[in-house]
Amino acid sequence: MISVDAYREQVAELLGTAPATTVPLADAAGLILAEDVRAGVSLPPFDNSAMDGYAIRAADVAGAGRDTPVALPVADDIPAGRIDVAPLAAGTAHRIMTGAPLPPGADAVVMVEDTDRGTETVRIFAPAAANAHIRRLGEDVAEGTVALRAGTVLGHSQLGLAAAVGLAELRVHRPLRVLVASTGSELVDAPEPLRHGQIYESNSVMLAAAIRGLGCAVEVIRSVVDDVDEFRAVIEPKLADADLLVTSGGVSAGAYEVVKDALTGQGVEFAKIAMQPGGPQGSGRWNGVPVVTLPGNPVSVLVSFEAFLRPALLTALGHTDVDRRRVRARLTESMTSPRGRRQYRRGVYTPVLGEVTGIVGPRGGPGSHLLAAFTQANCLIVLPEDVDAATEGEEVDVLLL
Ligand SMILES: Nc1nc2c(c(=O)[nH]1)N[C@H]1C(S)=C(S)[C@@H](COP(=O)(O)OP(=O)(O)OC[C@H]3O[C@@H](n4cnc5c(N)ncnc54)[C@H](O)[C@@H]3O)O[C@H]1N2
Ligand code: MOO
Repeated sequence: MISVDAYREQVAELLGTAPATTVPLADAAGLILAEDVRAGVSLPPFDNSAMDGYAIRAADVAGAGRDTPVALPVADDIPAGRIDVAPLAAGTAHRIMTGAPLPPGADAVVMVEDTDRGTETVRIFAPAAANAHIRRLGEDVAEGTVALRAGTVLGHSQLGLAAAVGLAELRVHRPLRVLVASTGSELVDAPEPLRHGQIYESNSVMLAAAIRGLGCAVEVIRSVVDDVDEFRAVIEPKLADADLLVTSGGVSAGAYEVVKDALTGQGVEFAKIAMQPGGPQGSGRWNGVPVVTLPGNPVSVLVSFEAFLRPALLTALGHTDVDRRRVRARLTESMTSPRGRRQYRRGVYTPVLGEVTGIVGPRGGPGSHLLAAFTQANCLIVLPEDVDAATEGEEVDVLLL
């Protein structure tokens, strides 16, 4: 048996890191920056007003008050966007709007609320501290410095900053194209009616949603029957356009293990991983394309996704933080675990106010067919390989989903 940690490493190495590509900002949301971004301009790019008001010299309004207004001639009017700003002469004011360039010679802005709003002459009712309501060149970002680091997840604020420093495109890790295929002759796609012995296909729906959720493009092939020739005929032609093939089902010890039968000797190795659920696994390359074959039980699929696929895909997409948040929590009921395997049980974690730990209890049993319980869980309880029981009140590791 291969350890969970060794297999996780193996799958991550198989996927590697996606190459860089250039995309317009509009297509970059959720992708990962492949290179540092240096600011081509400072932010703000020039000294400007933070308020609608009047650009003045602070010394000219030093004695201003409600009952002792200072009157200044309004020598110019500066809306935002004006590019030909004349200097401010001593003893004058320029009417100025928020975001408009500060005239040379001005060292403060008086808010319009502290004036009589005059357009020929303005009466100012309050003094101004030097630098009042002025946003200085470069106080947010200095030209030539790194505005965004490689590895940054491009959310809306990061894309806003890229736009603000004048970029139209970014170098990102190329989103991966993942081919998801589910196998099993018992599988039926809704709304076909079920006959006894058949079940509705659900793994490809889960995998597609989970993988898309990481920022990959997914193509799904649903319900491939348990026939090696059919499996090859349906999937092989699609490999050329995929960075990864993920299958479910057909990998354990029975007589009709279509994935195992089709891919053994083709570059894919099948092994048992020391975990429960998700024990039977396969991975390797088929026609040079990375392949990860998951067992068919739905909860095994979800746990395998958490244990191997999610971290490997996130790494491949360029993320540096690929782990779920791990916390310690006290068990609300006793649990058993198969010795020699790491058990991942679905659980409900509740933080306890004022404590670094919280409490956690299992939701549903260990069976890998119990999908409904997974939907009610918010965490996985991890019982390590050297443990066969954990008692109520004991602290355990919890992965928050
Ligand atoms: N003799 C042994 N039998 C089994 C072993 C073993 O070690 N020795 N391992 C068990 C474990 S653990 C698992 S997990 C499963 C894995 O089997 P397969 O990967 O071959 O999966 P299937 O047999 O095709 O399916 C298992 C189960 O899941 C259902 N299934 C499959 N695909 C889907 C789908 N797309 N949507 C919904 N449900 C699906 C399928 O009907 C089966 O009930 O093997 C154990 N057996
Ligand atoms: O290892 Mo299997 O994935 O328990 O049902």
